[in-house]
Amino acid sequence: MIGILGAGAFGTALAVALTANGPVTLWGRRIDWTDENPRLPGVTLPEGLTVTQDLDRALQADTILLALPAQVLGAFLDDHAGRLDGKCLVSTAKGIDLRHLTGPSALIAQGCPRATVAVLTGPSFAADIARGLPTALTLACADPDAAEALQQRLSTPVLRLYRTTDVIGAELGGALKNVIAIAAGTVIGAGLGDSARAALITRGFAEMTRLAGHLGARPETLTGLSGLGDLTLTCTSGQSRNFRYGCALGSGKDFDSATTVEGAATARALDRMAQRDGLDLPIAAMVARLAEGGLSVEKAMDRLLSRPLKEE
Ligand SMILES: NC(=O)C1=CN([C@@H]2O[C@H](COP(=O)(O)OP(=O)(O)OC[C@H]3O[C@@H](n4cnc5c(N)ncnc54)[C@H](O)[C@@H]3O)[C@@H](O)[C@H]2O)C=CC1
Ligand SMILES: O=C(CO)COP(=O)(O)O
Repeated sequence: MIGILGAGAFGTALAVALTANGPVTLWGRRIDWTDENPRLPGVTLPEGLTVTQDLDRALQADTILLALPAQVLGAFLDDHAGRLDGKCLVSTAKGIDLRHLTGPSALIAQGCPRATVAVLTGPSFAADIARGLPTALTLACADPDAAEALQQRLSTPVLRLYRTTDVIGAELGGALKNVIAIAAGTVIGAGLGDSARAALITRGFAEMTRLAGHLGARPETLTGLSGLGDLTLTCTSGQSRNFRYGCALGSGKDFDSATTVEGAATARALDRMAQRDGLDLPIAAMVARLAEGGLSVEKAMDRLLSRPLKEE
């Protein structure tokens, strides 16, 4: 059995897809729906999928997917790490924890030192996975044997997993692309055009690669599904919440604050990390200021455009 913790859009979508391989138990802290999760409208839950508020029931599984937002994961582990330790724990969170300035894998390893830690990430909208559309993801685990076993266990004919042992690189790609997607959305929302967005994505990718290299990631991981693949998807699709949030910032429109937008907190975490380590991350700094409301879009763009001309 597979247990999935977090009955939001992504946890539910993975539960629907993985039921094709065997029984799945999906845990949510508040399940106030029956046939259809409002975060994933139009998706019928298959037989073989158990949805529960009983955490013990989901923890009967030896493989647990943690489908919680990055800023929620730390507090969840504070409360439940003891019950998770020793299991195979796969995080799907795409963000950097603001409290510890680390990605989900380090948070889990710290709370659950005997667990096998893995990361599932890459270009994939929950709605696409739930509808059974073809999707390719990265499964990262430092233990190559565990990576291979998980790859087999979590792949389906339409959900193809590629494996890597570069956990840091894979999780950084997923976290950082959300920040760049907010910036790309801001550019589009402000009416600056597709050429400006392409420039932003390219310079954003350079920023991602610089930071990931500094933190020990392999360069080829950043050009894979979890990096460039997810960056491309998120910066170009109106399905992305990060991109839509950026569009709202750029156009001055309201945005529903209950929507999960991982890139906003992650930009602040990156800004702190840049100050700590003396790094130059201008796009993350700009997104952090924009999200805090401390900078107008005009000023943000002026700042980016007035940076010194240099070699690419
Ligand atoms: N939605 C998508 O298309 C994709 C999402 N992801 C990632 O998956 C992670 C989860 O995202 P979504 O499921 O989309 O978010 P969501 O906003 O749909 O769901 C988040 C869930 O977390 C639950 N939650 C919040 N605080 C909690 C707490 N303290 N304890 C227990 N549960 C709590 C909420 O009740 C909600 O069910 C994020 O890091 C996201 O970046 C990754 C790939 C695709
Ligand atoms: O990570 C995602 C696609 O790979 C989902 O992106 P959003 O969180 O921006 O909706």
